[in-house]
Amino acid sequence: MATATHLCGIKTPIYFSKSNRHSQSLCSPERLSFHSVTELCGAVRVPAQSRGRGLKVVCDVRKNDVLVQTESTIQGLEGSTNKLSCVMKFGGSSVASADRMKEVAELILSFPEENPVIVLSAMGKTTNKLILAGEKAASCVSDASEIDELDFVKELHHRAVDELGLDRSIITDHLENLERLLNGISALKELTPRSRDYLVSFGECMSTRIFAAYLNEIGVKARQVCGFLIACIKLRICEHSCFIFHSQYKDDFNNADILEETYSAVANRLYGDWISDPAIPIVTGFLGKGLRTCAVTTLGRGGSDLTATTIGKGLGLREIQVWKDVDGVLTCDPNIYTGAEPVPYLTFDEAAELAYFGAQVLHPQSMRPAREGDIPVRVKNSYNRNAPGTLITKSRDMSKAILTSIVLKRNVTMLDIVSTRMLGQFGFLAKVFSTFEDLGISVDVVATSEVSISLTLDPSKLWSRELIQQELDNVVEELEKIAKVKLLQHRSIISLIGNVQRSSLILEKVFQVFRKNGVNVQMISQGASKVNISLIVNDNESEKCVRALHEAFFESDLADLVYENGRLPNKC
Ligand SMILES: Nc1ncnc2c1ncn2[C@@H]1O[C@H](COP(=O)(O)OP(=O)(O)O)[C@@H](O)[C@H]1O
Ligand SMILES: N[C@@H](CC(=O)OP(=O)(O)O)C(=O)O
Repeated sequence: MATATHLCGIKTPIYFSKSNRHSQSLCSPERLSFHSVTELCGAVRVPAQSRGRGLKVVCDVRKNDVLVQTESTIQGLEGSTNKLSCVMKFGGSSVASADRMKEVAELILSFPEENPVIVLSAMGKTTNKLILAGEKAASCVSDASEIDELDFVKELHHRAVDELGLDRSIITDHLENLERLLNGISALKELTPRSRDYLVSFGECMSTRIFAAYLNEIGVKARQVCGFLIACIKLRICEHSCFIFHSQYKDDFNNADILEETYSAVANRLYGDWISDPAIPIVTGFLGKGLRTCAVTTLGRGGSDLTATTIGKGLGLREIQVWKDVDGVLTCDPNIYTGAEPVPYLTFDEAAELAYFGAQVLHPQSMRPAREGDIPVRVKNSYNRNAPGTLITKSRDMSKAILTSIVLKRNVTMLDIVSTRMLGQFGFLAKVFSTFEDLGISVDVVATSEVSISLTLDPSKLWSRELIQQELDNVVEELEKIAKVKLLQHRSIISLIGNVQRSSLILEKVFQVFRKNGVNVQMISQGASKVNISLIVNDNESEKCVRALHEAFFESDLADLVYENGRLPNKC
């Protein structure tokens, strides 16, 4: 019998139906019999209701994995007018309480023409509390019942369930398993990245269950969907309602990436469920399944944005909406300057740069699927739904654009590396960068001269991993074999997101502002990105700089030039 392994190398889906009995070639789309496919792929599991219908098989060449779609699913994907239309992601602040959940339900229902996929984060600050609970369990308590954060999480979820008029039993198993897990961590006195991911997954599992139950309670048919498989089995959630967000090849816990095959898995599951039994899917954000370990992984803090854009691309939806607690992407972090204003339009490149360089409002990787699928992303405020928000698209008219937003990334480490000329310049740069590659540390901003290089190190590979002193010592020790190295800590990157074509105007203003405030720029990088100029200053000067820059660019005579005016149409 041939197994799925023999299907490796197939680039296109194979089609097969009950009537066509045998496969001829496996190199192009083929019509095969159901019998042939079960013969070909011993492991393939075909949903009972699909037997006798046309099926589409997608082979995952790396994993010996086979996905099956019914032909009606495919027709649903391609033709139905009643198909899933957009994805709406609601962050923790949008679903922080029962009242918030009621408002979100009302908001969703205010778009009766949409058939949305809903992605939810954990309620409020649940993820932070779970991480703290895990750290306490691993360090200082002998029993989970002593952990205040566990009480907080229980109380928050019980209160929400009670106030929504639901039965507490919908989360009883989860809370019991959570306590058991914390006791396990406490017994081992160890919180590994893997167990940390499993621990935080309880947040999204519970918020989605509660919200789906509430929608059903008010007569809106909804289905909770887990973004991972293994934890669903552990949590005894019906396997039928699960699909897989595969994480990176390496199973990077706390920091997973989306594998290509995720998109078809998402489409397969969500459309399959929708066609066989239409109900609003309520999907756990943030969670994935490790490819090698099959364990629960997370997509990095704020990863529900990435879940939403992945679903958007997987299903080829019309629009991706991310609902937050601010009126869109703002001209700077409102926690630094309360006068920050919404930015009406952004390109994917601008949004990606802004997110990567520290704007908490979007997950750093979240623009990738949207850009690849060319699906507009709208950032909206669930507390102020009439605000137009920010529309992020592939391109926009940049002719009048100067500066769009100012972003701050604090606590950055900078290295000044001067060659001791033991290596020629080619060898020198190569050696410097291979050192970082070997140590798994990514570099953010770079400036070079003939014999020296200044660069900043990303404090976390994405967001989660702090660069610890020992890692920094290793970097310096390695580089000192070929160079003199100066390690400068407590620096900040101020990123000016906008139209780099107008750099002379931008930089003229920036240096005026800095001179007036007595701030010296320690490093500058411009040109590599067409939408970002990065400046390095001391941490303790950085917030003052952002405020002064904001005033100069967005609140002075220049503001008329900077604002590309033209507001968004007030439509969701
Ligand atoms: N440039 C920015 N624009 C908008 N919000 C920002 C910006 N920089 C930082 N923020 C912060 O990001 C928060 C929204 O992101 P996040 O907390 O991840 O939302 P959610 O949890 O709702 O998905 C805002 O409350 C705001 O404090
Ligand atoms: N709950 C996760 C994932 C997430 O996306 O959250 P939010 O949408 O609230 O930023 C976190 O706190 O990181």
